[in-house]
Amino acid sequence: MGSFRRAPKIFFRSPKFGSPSYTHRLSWTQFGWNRHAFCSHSRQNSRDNVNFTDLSQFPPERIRNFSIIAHVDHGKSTLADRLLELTGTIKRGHGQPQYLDKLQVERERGITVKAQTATMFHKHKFQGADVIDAQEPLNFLLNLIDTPGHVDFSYEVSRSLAACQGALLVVDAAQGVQAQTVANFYLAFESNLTIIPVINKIDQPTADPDRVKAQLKSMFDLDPIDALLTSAKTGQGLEQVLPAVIERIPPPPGNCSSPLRMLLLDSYYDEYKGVICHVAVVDGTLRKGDKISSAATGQAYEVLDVGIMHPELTPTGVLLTGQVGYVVSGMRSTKEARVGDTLYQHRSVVEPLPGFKPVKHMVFSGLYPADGSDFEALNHAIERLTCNDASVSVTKESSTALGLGFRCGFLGLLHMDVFHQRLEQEHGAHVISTVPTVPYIFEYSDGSKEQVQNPAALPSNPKKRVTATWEPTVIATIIIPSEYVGAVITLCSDRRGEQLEYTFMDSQRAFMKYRLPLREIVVDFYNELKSITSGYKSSDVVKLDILLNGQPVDAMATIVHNLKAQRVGRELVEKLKKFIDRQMFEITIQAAVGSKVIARETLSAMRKNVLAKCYGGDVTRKRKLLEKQKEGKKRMKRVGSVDIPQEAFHELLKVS
Ligand SMILES: Nc1nc2c(ncn2[C@@H]2O[C@H](COP(=O)(O)OP(=O)(O)OP(=O)(O)O)[C@@H](O)[C@H]2O)c(=O)[nH]1
Repeated sequence: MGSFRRAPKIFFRSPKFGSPSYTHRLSWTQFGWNRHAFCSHSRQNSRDNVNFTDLSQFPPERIRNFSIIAHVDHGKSTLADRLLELTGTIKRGHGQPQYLDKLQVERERGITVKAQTATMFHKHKFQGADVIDAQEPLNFLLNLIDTPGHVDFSYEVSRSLAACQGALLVVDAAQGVQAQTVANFYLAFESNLTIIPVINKIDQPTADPDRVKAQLKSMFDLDPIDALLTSAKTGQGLEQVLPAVIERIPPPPGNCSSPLRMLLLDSYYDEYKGVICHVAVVDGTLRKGDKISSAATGQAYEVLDVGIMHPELTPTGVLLTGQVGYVVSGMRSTKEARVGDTLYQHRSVVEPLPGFKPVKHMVFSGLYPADGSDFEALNHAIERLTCNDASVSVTKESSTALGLGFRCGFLGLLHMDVFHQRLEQEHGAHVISTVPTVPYIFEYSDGSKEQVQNPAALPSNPKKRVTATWEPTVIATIIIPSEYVGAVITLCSDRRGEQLEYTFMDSQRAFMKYRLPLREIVVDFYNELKSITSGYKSSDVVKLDILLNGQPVDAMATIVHNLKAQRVGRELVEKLKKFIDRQMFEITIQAAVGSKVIARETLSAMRKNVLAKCYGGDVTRKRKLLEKQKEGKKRMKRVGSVDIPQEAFHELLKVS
C-alpha cells in the first residue's frame, strides 16, 4: 500500500483566531484503517452487481442527489473518498487521496477549489413506505457532489446545491461549528435541502461530539438524534452514511414524461472534445444524437456524447429525469456554455429554469502577459479557464505601463491567487497581476455616480471632481475560542469595524458579527472566517499613485482610506526599492496622493553584472549566465526605462 502523504495544507489562519487543528495528511499505514468496516460493503456494492450503463433501472425514486458541505478542512474530501470506496466506485488504495480534488492547485494547496460530482451505485434494503419491494436490497444511483470549504469558492457550493435535494453537513468533532459551517448551512437551508449532520473526526483525542450536537441544536435547530458520528480516517460509523442519504433525502422531483429541461451546472474545456458540460436533467430524457438548444443563446447543438461521472466520464447514451451527468455537444467556448443556462430539446417550448444568482465580485485585479507579445495566448488561456470557473468576470483593458491586458473580478484574494496559479499550471501563461482593489463608488459634481474597479481610471486629483465616495463593506461572522475575544475586538476596531453582534455559543466559543470595510479584510485578513453580505458606506478614500522617475505607473495605483494613505505609501515604496534591481541610472520611487508626494526612496545607479564572479575565460559558463539573465528579463516588465520584476507586483499585494 503506497504512501498517501499529501502536501501539508497551507493555513493562513492567524493564531489569534483560535486553536487551528493543523493536520498533515496521513499515510494509510498511519491511518490504522478498519478494513472490516468496508470489505463486506465493497463486495456487496461492487460494480459487477450493477449494469451501470443501463440507467433505465433508475427512475427518480431510485436516485439521490446530495452535496457534502462543511467548513475548510472538516473532512469533506476524505469522506467523499471513503464513500467512493465503500460503493466500489474507486478501488481502495487507488493511489490518490482526495480523489475528487483533481486539479494540481488543489493537490498542492490541499484545498478543494472546484465542486466535483461522482455517480455511485449502492444496494440498500429500503425501509420507506413508497418503495414496493422492501424485502430485497434495491440498487440506488447516488450522485455525490464534493464542494470547497473556503468562502472564496462558495459560488461552487451554491451551484452544486441547485442539483441536490440534500446535503451532508460535515462538522469537525473537535473544532465544532465554524463560520463556513454557518454560511453553508444557510445556503442549503435556503435551498430547502434535507440536511444530515455528520460529526466527523470522532477519532481525535479532543473530539467532543456532545458539545457539537448541542451547537447544532442551538444554532440550526438540528435534532441531536439525527447526527451521524463518523471518522473518515478510521472508517468508524461510515456504514450509516449512505443508508441515511437514501432514507432521509427525497428523490429528485421532475417529470419523466415532460419535454427535456436540464440545468447547465459546470463546464470545462477538453482539447479533443471541446466543452464538456455537467448537467442535471430536471425533466424528460436526453439521448445521444438528440438536438438540443440553449435558452441563453438560442443556439442549437447535436448531442455527440452523454454519460455519467463514475467517477470518470462513462458514456451511457442517455440521461433520465433526476440524473446528473455530462454532455458533449460541440460547444467551443464559455460564450456558448453558460453556467446556469437551461438546455432543452430543440424546437420544444419550455419555461427556462431559474438558473443561479449573479456572482458578486469582491476583488478586481489587472492581469497582463509577462511578455507583451503573449496577449493573444493569455486571451486564449483565460477563455479556456473561465469555461471551468464561471465566477470570474473578464473585461479587456490597457495600461500605459503594462500594455494590453484584462481586468478580472474575483470572489476573494485566494480565488484570485488560485486563478493565477491555474493559468500558469494548466495553460502555461506567465502573468503579472496588479494590486487587487475592491470596487468603490465615486460621485461627481455633476451628480453622476460610477463604480470604479480600476484605480487607474480615476483622475489623479479626485477631490477636484469627486463629491462623495463609498466603499464596500461586508458583514463578517467570526467564531472564536472565548480567550481570543479581546484580541479579535482590537483587530476589528483597528480595521475600522463596527460590532453588530456578540454572543457566546457555549462556555468556550464566542460568536461575533462585524461590519468591516472590504478593503481592510481583503488583503491580509483573507482566510479569516467570514460569511458575507454586502453594502456600501460613505468613506473618505483617495487614489494613491506610484511614480518611477516621476512617471506614474498606472498598474500600481491603488485606492486607500485617506487615514492610511501615508503608511501604505511608505510601505509600498520601501517594498519596491527592495524588489527592483539597480539599473544603469538612478531611480526615484515615490508614492503620491494627487500632486502631494507622501513617500520617496531612491535607488542608486549600478549595472547588475552577472559575470562579476566569473573569472577566467570559460565561455560556455559566461554564455549560460547571460542566457539565464536574458530568461530572467522575460519575466520583467519594462515601465518607461525601468525594469520591474514580476515579484515586485506580487509583493505589492501584501501591503494593505
Ligand atoms: N483525525 C482525523 N482526520 C481526518 C478525518 N477526516 C479527514 N481528516 C483529515 O483532515 C484533513 C482535511 O481533510 P479534507 O478531507 O481535505 O477536508 P476538506 O473539508 O475536504 O477540506 P477543503 O476541501 O479544503 O475544505 C486531512 O488531513 C484529512 O486527512 C477524520 O475522520 N479523522
